[in-house]
Amino acid sequence: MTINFYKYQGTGNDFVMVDNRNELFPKNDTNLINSLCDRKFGIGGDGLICLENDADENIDFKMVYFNADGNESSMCGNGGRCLVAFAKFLNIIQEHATFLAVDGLHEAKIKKNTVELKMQNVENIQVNENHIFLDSGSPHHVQITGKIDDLEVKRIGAEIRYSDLYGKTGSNINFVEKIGEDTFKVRTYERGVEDETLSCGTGVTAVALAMAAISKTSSNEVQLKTPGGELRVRFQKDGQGFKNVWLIGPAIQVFKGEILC
Ligand SMILES: N[C@H](CCC[C@H](N)C(=O)O)C(=O)O
Repeated sequence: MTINFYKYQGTGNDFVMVDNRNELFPKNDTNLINSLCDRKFGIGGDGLICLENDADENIDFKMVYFNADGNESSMCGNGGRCLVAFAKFLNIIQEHATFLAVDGLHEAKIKKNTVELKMQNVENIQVNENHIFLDSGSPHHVQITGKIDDLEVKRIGAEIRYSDLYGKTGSNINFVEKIGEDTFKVRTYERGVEDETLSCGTGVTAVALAMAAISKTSSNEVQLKTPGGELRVRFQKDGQGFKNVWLIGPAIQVFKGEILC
């Protein structure tokens, strides 16, 4: 079988994109998806995303997201932004999109070379002694650290992700260092990739909201500097939670190809 694909990256979080409107892609083949994401034996990627049609004519397309381990997973913010850019490339949309993902409907806007993605509202933020936990479309542990550049993210992240704290479901693990009034450095260990990724969209969204929740910033738009580049998150406080949450950053097509499998 030959699979045609496009490779996209959003601040270094990279994805194999498949136009699956014909629904021929074997989505249940976990081993195949894992091998397509393999950086030595396959295309390479932090995840694989299928673009599909939705029966509702008010929905431009549907997003089906798989982590690199081949399992379908929760929402991917950077992947959602890349999918919007892919949909524009395919002439499915122009500068505005409404699409359905695993966590519900999302609105997106394309502005020059950035994609602004509206994330779901976040109501429940658990502030603990040494960390904050919230779900910004995917589950995220947020922990403040010093000297973030020296951190062994993969080792320490895996310890927390597989600890009793998160049981079988696990969580993504984010480390954050404040470097300005509305600027933070973020490094993320991603569940389902089981490694540090160069950025994580739902991760920086969770970090931005967590920092606002514990008054580490008074701004309603924060800059997140990740190893893969800079992302912005805009939000509005809404009681104990947040609404009008937007994830903003680049989404780039890197190459296209076909792979025999
Ligand atoms: N690995 C995450 C999903 C992808 C999140 C990340 N790539 C993003 O940009 O939000 C999880 O299983 O919870």
